[in-house]
Amino acid sequence: MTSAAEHPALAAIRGRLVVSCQAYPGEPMRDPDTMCRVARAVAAGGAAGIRAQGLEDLRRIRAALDLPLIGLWKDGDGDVFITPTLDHALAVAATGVDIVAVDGTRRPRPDGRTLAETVKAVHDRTGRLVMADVSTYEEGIAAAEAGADVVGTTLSGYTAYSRPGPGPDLELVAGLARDLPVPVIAEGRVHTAEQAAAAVEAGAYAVVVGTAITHPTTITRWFADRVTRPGA
Ligand SMILES: CC(=O)N[C@H](C=O)[C@@H](O)[C@H](O)[C@H](O)COP(=O)(O)O
Repeated sequence: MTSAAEHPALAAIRGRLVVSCQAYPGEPMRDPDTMCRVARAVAAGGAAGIRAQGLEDLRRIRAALDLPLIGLWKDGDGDVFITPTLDHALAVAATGVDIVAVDGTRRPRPDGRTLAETVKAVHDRTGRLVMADVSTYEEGIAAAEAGADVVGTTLSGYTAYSRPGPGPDLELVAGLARDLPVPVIAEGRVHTAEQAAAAVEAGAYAVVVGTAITHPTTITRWFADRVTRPGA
């Protein structure tokens, strides 16, 4: 593990739960004050860190909570939408987050920069850590080589070439945790406490859970689909 593992924001989430607090465009909870309240609510339940999206959400959450904050900015309708450019990353860093999450795949970025150039510029200009959201083992290896401080399995199942599955990609978590010199965060489709525990068992440095804790529309649909009788 590199020295980044000793960074206080990383040390504070080691072996613990980070909760992603996000609402999507057009949804009733897409509102910075609401997301800030959700973040405070999950903090009260024991979240060791928060992951959130959007500059105003990040500013509000930063002001309200002293927990490690992973920030991103989803923008654009291209393939690369998680903090897609360096300018996005710098804006996220300026909100006061501890860790800037960026697309960590090898797909072309809208500003033409490589991941390595992006990571270096964030480090040099802001001193923040960078989390690379990847979808495959090869991308995880490349992201660590590009200088990412943390690698997340966030995009597994969300690129055209990665394996979609109903649950978390624990095989990817285990492979990257075994081979990377940087912390690996299990993120994506962790829907139960058992799966979260299994991710830690697989070697995850920390586990990020979003939908299953903070997205009531999806959670409701899970229940409604099981309860509603055919033809009802
Ligand atoms: C693919 C993508 O855009 N993932 C996003 C990344 O920030 C979020 O929409 C997810 O909610 C987050 O990764 C947590 O995952 P889950 O909600 O499955 O626990």
